Amino acid sequence: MANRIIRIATRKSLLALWQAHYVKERLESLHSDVTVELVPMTTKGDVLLDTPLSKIGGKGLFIKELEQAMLDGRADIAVHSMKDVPVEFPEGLGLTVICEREDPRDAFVSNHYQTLAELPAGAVVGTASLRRECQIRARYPHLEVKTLRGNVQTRLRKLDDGEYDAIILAAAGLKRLELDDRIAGLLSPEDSLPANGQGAVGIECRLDDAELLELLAPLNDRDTQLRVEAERAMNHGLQGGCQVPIGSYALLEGDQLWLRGLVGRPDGTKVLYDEIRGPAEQGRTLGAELAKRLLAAGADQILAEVYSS
Ligand SMILES: NCc1[nH]cc(CCC(=O)O)c1CC(=O)O
Repeated sequence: MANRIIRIATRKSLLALWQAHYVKERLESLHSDVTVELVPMTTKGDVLLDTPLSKIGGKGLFIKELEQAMLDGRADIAVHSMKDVPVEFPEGLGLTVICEREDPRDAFVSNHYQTLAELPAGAVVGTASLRRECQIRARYPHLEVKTLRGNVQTRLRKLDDGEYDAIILAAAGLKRLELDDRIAGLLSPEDSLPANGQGAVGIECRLDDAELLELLAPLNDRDTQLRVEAERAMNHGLQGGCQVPIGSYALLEGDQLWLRGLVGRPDGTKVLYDEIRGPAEQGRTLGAELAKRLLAAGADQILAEVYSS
């Protein structure tokens, strides 16, 4: 095919632009006849920066405009952090590629302390994620958790301004922006079970563009895809949006998949955890089964509490 142009709809945050450039470079180095252009856009989520995410309807806010651009033919693909992508897509669009995963862990960032355990009573920890908040409160009830929003740079600035003693960010975002030196320590999955898809980048496009699907296919990383599919299936089974603390994290052990899941109350007074192992190819079934078990163990009650308040 001759000189195909692929346009990437992207948000303008440094992290979103990094991810779009990453896909651009990979596509252009794989296909000498492809030129990739970036179409930077502002989304509702970027504008409503002061409202807690959990109050303004969550994840879709950051991608709706990008999806509209693809549906209108103003762009061909959108590159997303998998953990920010809703489970369902508008008619005609789909997520066909998941690239190799970066470090999926949460990172502890502080100018004065090395670990969460070291923080004194009353110390203020910043995070925008109910999942992180729940796990911190459950383990360290003497700490204060305060909402922290904004892109990665904004969050680091708020830490440096002294509003927080420490903040928790995804290691992947910091590494991609070459801010590794800000990471005081990494939280193990036992300390902070990651969000589904954390650290992985996915590509959404129009499903009727067969030529494009073929060009994108080599960017897919099979292992990451199996893991993230299982993690997303668990979230889907729980029907939880970002108003509920949910963690899900899968690892491959040979041809087996090990999926861990967590659901809790935001205040950390209840945390349910379970895990499941099975054939790696059956991630969706395993995710659905783990969700069912968590619901039966009391996650149904937690979801009911969150959605009735
Ligand atoms: N919700 C924000 C978000 N979405 C993706 C990342 C970066 C890491 C990733 O790709 O998972 C971040 C920042 C963070 O949580 O600290």
